[in-house]
Amino acid sequence: MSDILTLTRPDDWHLHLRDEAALKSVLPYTARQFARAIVMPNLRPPVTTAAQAVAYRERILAALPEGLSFQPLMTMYLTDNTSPDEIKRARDAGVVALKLYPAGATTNSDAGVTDLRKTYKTLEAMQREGLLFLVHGEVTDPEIDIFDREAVFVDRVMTPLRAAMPELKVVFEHITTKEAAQYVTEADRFTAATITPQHLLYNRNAIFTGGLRPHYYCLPVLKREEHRLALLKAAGSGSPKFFLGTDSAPHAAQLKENSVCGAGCFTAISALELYAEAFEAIGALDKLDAFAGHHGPDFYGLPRNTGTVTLKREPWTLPTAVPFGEAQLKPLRGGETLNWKLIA
Ligand SMILES: NC(=O)N[C@@H](CC(=O)O)C(=O)O
Ligand SMILES: [Zn+2]
Ligand SMILES: [Zn+2]
Repeated sequence: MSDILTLTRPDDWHLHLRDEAALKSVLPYTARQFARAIVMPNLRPPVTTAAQAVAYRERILAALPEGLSFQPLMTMYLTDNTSPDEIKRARDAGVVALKLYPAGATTNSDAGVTDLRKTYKTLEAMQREGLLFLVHGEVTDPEIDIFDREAVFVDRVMTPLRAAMPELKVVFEHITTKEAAQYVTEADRFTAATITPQHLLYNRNAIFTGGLRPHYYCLPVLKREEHRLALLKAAGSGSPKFFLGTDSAPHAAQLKENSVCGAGCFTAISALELYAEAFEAIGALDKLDAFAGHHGPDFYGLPRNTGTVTLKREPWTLPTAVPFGEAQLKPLRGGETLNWKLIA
């Protein structure tokens, strides 16, 4: 068993960077691990126009510490009113994708889409202009049990969407169930999925171990063990349809440890280490390089990065908290020991 793991410099295909002081606090962690990241647009207010995406990209680059190189790949938040003309402006501005937040599904999704059929003209424009469609794949119907919302989304939304827009590149973001993994495995080459480290490492028991653990609460919520095993199998299969997307989603500790806890796990500080642990557990460390560094750019039609990063088998303890603007941020697994360490 090797103690050194050298990977193609990877990218994070699903990331929340927030804005202002919070952005300044979290960006260096990602820039240390990843060359590029798909930056989610769920700010308050959301990034809904090409002009806002360009302005946000400039704020991100201005927040980047000297000596770190990092390229933010910008997305826009799809609303019922996003026009086909805005898609042309987005393409010209270098925006790579639009994001579907079903209204009310997750953090800052109030302005999200109420009925996907209202956006079909815009989705057609995206298909024409070569922009990708990234979906938070959960229905918001309150009748549907929270643990079933992703599986129901596959039938109610994904299947009709794929039939209506067959050549639109769709990324099923942060998949959490065997149903989603199976759907993507069987889909054609226009469909792919990201998988987070927490959904590879934990099942829903983690939220309730010895008490309620808010730092393990994210959306879509952790599922049963059989789903975790299906995700591990998909990630470790070598299939080019599955790639790395941390969904690192920082929330101030006082808002996580609150009567109403915001959804999101902060993993940017140890993302590659967590993925290495998950892949090693199923004997698939040899598949991590392509999952983290090849499948994402290939699907997006972007060049793979040159250069490498190195992980070493060396125990280290994650800090329990790090600064987050004026507040504090508690990483997933804070205070615990990890066996892999990013050294260069
Ligand atoms: N994943 C999460 O639990 N939260 C994300 C939103 C999202 O990706 O759904 C956030 O912005 O905090
Ligand atoms: Zn989401
Ligand atoms: Zn997310």
